[in-house]
Amino acid sequence: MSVFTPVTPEALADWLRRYAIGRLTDLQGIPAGVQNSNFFVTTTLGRYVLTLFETIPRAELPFYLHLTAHLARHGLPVPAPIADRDNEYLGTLSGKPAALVARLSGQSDMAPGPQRCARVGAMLAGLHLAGLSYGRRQDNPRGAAWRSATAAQVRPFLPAAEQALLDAELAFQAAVRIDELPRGVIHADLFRDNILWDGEHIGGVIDFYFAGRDALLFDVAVTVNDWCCTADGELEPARYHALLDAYHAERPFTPAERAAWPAMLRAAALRFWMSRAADFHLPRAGEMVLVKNPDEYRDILRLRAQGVPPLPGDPA
Ligand SMILES: Nc1ncnc2c1ncn2[C@@H]1O[C@H](COP(=O)(O)OP(=O)(O)OP(=O)(O)O)[C@@H](O)[C@H]1O
Ligand SMILES: N[C@@H](CCO)C(=O)O
Repeated sequence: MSVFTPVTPEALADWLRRYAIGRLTDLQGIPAGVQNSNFFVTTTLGRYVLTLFETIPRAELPFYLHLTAHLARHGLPVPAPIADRDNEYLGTLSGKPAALVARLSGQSDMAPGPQRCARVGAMLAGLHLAGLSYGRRQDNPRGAAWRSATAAQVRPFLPAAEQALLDAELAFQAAVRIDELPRGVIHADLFRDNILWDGEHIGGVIDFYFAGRDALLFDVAVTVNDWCCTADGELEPARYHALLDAYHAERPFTPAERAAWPAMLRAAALRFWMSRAADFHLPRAGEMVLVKNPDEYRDILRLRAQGVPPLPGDPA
C-alpha cells in the first residue's frame, strides 16, 4: 500500500479551492508505487492524480514538474502538472510537498510484443528530441559518479565472485567516455510499469522522478534492458530490433553511440544492480522501498558483457 501520508476528503476539498478545477467528487488512494503517496482525484471538471512527495527534496521538485509541463507542451503523453490560481505547480498538503497532475488513461503491459516495443522506441526518441529545448538543468541522480560511489558501499556485502564481477565492470566503465556522447534530459527509469497503454497507443509515460541530464544512449539502454529481455535476461531479437529501429528512425544513432552501445547496456545493468543491492543491503531508516531482486540485474550485466547485437545505422 503506498499511501504513506493520509489525506481526508475534507482537507483535500479545502486545498482544491486554490485551484480552478471544480469541486471534489471522489478521492482514492493508489495502492501501487513505492516512492510517494498517490491518489486518484475526481472533481466536477476532470480526473487528476495527487502526489505527496515523501523523499525527494522540495528544491528538486520544480525540475521534474516543469519538465513534464515542457514535454506535454511538445505533445508527449506525460502527466502535465496543474497550476493553481497563483500559477504554482507545487503546494503543501498534510505537511508534504504536493502536486496535482493530469490523470492519463491506460494500463501497463508486462509482456509487450515487438509492435509495442517499436512504439516505445519512437516515443523515447521524441522525448529526447523535445527535451533538448528544456531550460532547467539537473544531472542524472544515478549517473556514473553515483554508480561508482554506490558500488564502493555495496561491495563489502557481496560474495567474492560478485565482487570480482563488480571490480571488472568498474574498471571497464572507467575507460568509457560517456560525457562525449549526445546528451540531454533522460527519463532514466522507463520500465514497463511506467508506460500506460490505451489500446495500442501510449496513453501515458509516468514517474519522471529519476530524470536528469545524461547520455541519451544510457536511457535507450535502460529501456532495452527492461523491454527487450527474456525471463533469463537474454535480449530477444524481435523486440530488440523493433525498439531500436523505431528510435533510430526518429533520432539516428551517431557513430560514437554505435561504438559505445555495448558499454551503455552494461552501465544501465550496473545502475539497477547497484540500486537494488543498495536497497537490499543498506536500507535507510524511515524510507519505504520495495526491494526488487538485485540478482536479476547482476545476471543481465554478465550476459551483456558477453556481447550484444549492434545498433542500427552505418558503422563508423
Ligand atoms: N498521471 C497518472 N495517470 C494515471 N495513473 C497514474 C498517474 N500517475 C501514477 N499513476 C498510477 O499510480 C501508480 C503509482 O505511480 P508511480 O509509479 O508514479 O508511483 P511512485 O511511488 O511515485 O513511483 P515508483 O514507481 O518509483 O514507486 C502507477 O502504477 C499508475 O497506476
Ligand atoms: N525501475 C526500478 C524501480 C524504481 O523505479 C527497478 O526496477 O529497480
